[in-house]
Amino acid sequence: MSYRTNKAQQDLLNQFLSGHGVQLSEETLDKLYQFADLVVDTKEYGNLISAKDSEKFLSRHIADSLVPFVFLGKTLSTQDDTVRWADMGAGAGCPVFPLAIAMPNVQFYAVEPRHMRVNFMQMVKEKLHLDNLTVVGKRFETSGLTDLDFISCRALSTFENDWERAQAGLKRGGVFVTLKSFNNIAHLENDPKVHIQKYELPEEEQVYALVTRGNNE
Ligand SMILES: C[S@@+](CC[C@H](N)C(=O)[O-])C[C@H]1O[C@@H](n2cnc3c(N)ncnc32)[C@H](O)[C@@H]1O
Repeated sequence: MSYRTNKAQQDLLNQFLSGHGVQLSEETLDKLYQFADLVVDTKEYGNLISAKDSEKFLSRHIADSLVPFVFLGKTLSTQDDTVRWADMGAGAGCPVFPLAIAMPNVQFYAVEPRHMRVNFMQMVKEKLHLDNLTVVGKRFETSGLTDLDFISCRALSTFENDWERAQAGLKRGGVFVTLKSFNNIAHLENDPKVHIQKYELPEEEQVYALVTRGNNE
């Protein structure tokens, strides 16, 4: 069933957003539903998602992808089109496509070395007319991206490895943002350099964490 008509999944996503005080326009929601359909239904770029995850793509993957927007969006000047944000290991586009859809004034880079995934994301970018997103078909370390305001990643490596990889690309005062299962970052709870915001996703039992660390060097 298309996510454009899957009311149960739409309701779970919208309840999650409104529970955090966020309301998206119909146009933005429709683009998110179209993105979900493209990930779930497109077969010619290899296996982009498991069958189990494809049934709850809005309530799990789109909701999770929007967490940085939900928690940081208000502090971001979304009117300022000089803000640059790279996502390392973008895969099939989470979280960077939902973020680019929700924050059209921020310039996003989806960084991913695997060709099939790069081609898929390029196709989606064109189909959804996402002029604020550039697909970069490289490893982050060789992407040449520097002086970024934000660098994010989801399901890439450990916090420590992710931070090390990101730090070189951040400008001074830039922020590293990552989405983790809380269990995997519980050891960071007393680290003063790291900020942790716990959250839950609809119909999921785990506790998740948005982890941020500013670059002061
Ligand atoms: C498990 S997938 C996660 C994809 C997506 N972020 C998600 O949450 O669904 C990790 C991705 O990181 C990519 N990757 C691995 N090392 C990388 C690097 N050094 N720079 C950029 N991407 C990398 C892999 O090719 C893979 O597509």
